[in-house]
Amino acid sequence: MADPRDCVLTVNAGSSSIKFGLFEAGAAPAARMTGLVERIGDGPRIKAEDGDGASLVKRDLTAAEGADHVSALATVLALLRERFPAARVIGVGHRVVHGGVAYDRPIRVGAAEMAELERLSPFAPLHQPHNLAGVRAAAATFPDAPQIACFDTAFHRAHPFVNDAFALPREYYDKGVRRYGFHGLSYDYVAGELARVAPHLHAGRVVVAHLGNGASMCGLLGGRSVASTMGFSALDGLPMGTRCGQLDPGVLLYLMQQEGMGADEISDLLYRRSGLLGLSGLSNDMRELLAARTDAARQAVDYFVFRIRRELGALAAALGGLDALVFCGGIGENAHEIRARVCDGMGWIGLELDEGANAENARVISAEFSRVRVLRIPTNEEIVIARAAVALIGGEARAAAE
Ligand SMILES: Nc1ncnc2c1ncn2[C@@H]1O[C@H](COP(=O)(O)OP(=O)(O)O)[C@@H](O)[C@H]1O
Ligand SMILES: CC(=O)OP(=O)(O)O
Ligand SMILES: [Mg+2]
Repeated sequence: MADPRDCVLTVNAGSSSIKFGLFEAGAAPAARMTGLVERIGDGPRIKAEDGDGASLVKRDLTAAEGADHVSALATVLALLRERFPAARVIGVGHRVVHGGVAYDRPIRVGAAEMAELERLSPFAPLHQPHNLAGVRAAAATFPDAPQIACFDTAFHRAHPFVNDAFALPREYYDKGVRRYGFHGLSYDYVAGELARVAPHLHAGRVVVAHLGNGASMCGLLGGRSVASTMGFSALDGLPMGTRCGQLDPGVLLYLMQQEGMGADEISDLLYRRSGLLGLSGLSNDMRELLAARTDAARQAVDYFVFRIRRELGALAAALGGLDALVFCGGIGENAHEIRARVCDGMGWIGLELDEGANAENARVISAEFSRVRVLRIPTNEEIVIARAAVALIGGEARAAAE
């Protein structure tokens, strides 16, 4: 029987933010707190809610409290001690975007694993170093707790060769130049929810659209990833807040040869200045774009919707048909106008939206007579991390007792 004071902390560290969660480490981990430290190093702020969604804290931090990832985590620890004085952090679970070829499940991170994950940083330069900074900061803050890495890539590792390879000489595949796919923790959660609420759909052909600031789509057969719009990097596929999405590699050659751009400049262009922001010249925030009246903002949204529709057709073809479409992520969960536009005129694939249910953000938003079911399932990467951490710690404890 687990001690009710035992908790796991989840950490999802980005370049300037840390999303965190505190979960009871029981058989079905329950959230006691979820929150976010944002603008680390530049006007830091913290907000957190309890398990019922009631606000626990929402305030600006001092420069010292949010100077870097270590001080931000120390601030989280102070909040935790203040609000949950009896809680004992028995493990820290991390979202780590890249697990490479080898890691197809969560692992406990020791020195050897850390070195291996650092070796993968060049594959995900705008995510992996921050994720690992989170692991280091948590190890310094909670020296007695195991650090557990949960990978965005792991969910896709079993996908078939044709979705794993690029048509480059074989040596690059062997070096790890592959289509990894990301957002796996989110897809794992959605697949689990589908199995719970609609097992017949989980068993079938499903496309999940994770539409957040980062965005991708995944084709699932029987709950397993078969194909994803993201590939080698978190740049491919759909256009995102500031990332370009699918791009003809000839454009890269042009930028280098004709515009004289170097790798850092191109990286900045593709990761930070493109996507919705680049096309609109206004914002990476979908809310602002939907409210804006400029032609460029409209075109940015048109492009986003067009690419989702195109990928929906492509993924349905890869799956041999479609039984369900699921929307998640900040845009997928909240922007009914985007969902309506994605589904508009999709009768040819057997998909008809219920406009009223869609406008109300219902769970099932397809019309009764629609052959393809359309669902809105709010994602929860944190609970996937918490469950994995609890399972791994429990497994280690059982193995030690034997
Ligand atoms: N009510 C809403 N209507 C339209 N877009 C929304 C709404 N709420 C959030 N969004 C959009 O969701 C995106 C952020 O998604 P989110 O999944 O929170 O991002 P992250 O990848 O940073 O976790 C932003 O583009 C934001 O504008
Ligand atoms: C992998 C990825 O794109 O993550 P995020 O959506 O958090 O940027
Ligand atoms: Mg995200």
